[in-house]
Amino acid sequence: MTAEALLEVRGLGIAVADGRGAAEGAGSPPAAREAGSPPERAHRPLVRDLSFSVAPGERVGLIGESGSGKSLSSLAIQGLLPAGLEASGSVRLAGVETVGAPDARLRPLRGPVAGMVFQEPMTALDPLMRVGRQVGEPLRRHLGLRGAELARSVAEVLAEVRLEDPRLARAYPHELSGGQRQRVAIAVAIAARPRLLIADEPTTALDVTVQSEILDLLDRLVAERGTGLLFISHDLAVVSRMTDRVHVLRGGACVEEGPVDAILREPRDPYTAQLVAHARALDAALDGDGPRGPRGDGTGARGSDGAVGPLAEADTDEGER
Ligand SMILES: Nc1ncnc2c1ncn2[C@@H]1O[C@H](COP(=O)(O)OP(=O)(O)OP(=O)(O)O)[C@@H](O)[C@H]1O
Repeated sequence: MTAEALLEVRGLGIAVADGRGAAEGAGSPPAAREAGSPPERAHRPLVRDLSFSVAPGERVGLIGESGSGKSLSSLAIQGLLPAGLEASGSVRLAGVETVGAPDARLRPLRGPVAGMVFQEPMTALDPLMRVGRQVGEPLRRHLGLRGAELARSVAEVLAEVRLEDPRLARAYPHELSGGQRQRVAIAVAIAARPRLLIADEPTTALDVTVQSEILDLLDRLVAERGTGLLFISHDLAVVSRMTDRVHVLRGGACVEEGPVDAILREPRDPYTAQLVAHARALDAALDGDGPRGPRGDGTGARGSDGAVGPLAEADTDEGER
């Protein structure tokens, strides 16, 4: 796309590297792989010819059913594919080609250029490290902060994710609620002020009230900071609440893409039409009498005019435990 794209993905392919079993994945013991899938399955491409871009401050969604290649695509962008998988095509992150790049070239990008929030916060957090130290790590490594300045910045970042209680910085992840843990993971992801935030199903593991709070938080953070957002979900209503453009993935390929409003109004691909119909049915079931959802403001978090109301908006005053 344009020269100023923060993220430019062109013809991204992901496949199992030669000689490896697809179904077992990189973590399987060699014996399991040898006894595993037939060779034709081993060479099955997992993602094919995926192209999209994210401009600074833009919000782009990847949506698709389980196994459609969303997570692998988000990992490939940062050169984080599991061993045994190979990317092809081109991914330029802030102008740096990440496909085939050595880790030493990619490491400086993770934090200041791209921050990542995963579905399960424990994936990102170290269970043996206090919260404050984990949030401080990117500040120390990428921004060079130390001592009192570092402590102050940790408190500021925690406050940005609405974890103001100073005791939280001294807590270990297992002492927090699921929602608090996801807030910490978001704090770690945004600490080095990335220009792009990649959120992979960031609310799927949370109960519906906490989901809504986390979406509001992400929405506010990227709006305030002008951060680009790549938001990944199987849930069209959530993606439509958070993004401007969507790419619909199925079986590792993009079947449709466009502005979220247009896709909701007039899906062209039968699979997208199915997703939209499903989201509408759920929305109607959850929100029988209002046109847009229980918030009653018709906006979701962003004041968009999309046709499908957000599903996860059961706002309550209840805080997280
Ligand atoms: N390490 C691996 N080795 C081989 N195949 C893999 C590996 N990781 C994922 N796959 C396969 O690649 C495909 C895409 O997986 P991916 O995790 O990207 O899907 P997804 O759309 O993110 O699904 P979900 O919403 O369930 O997370 C799936 O068929 C999956 O089984």
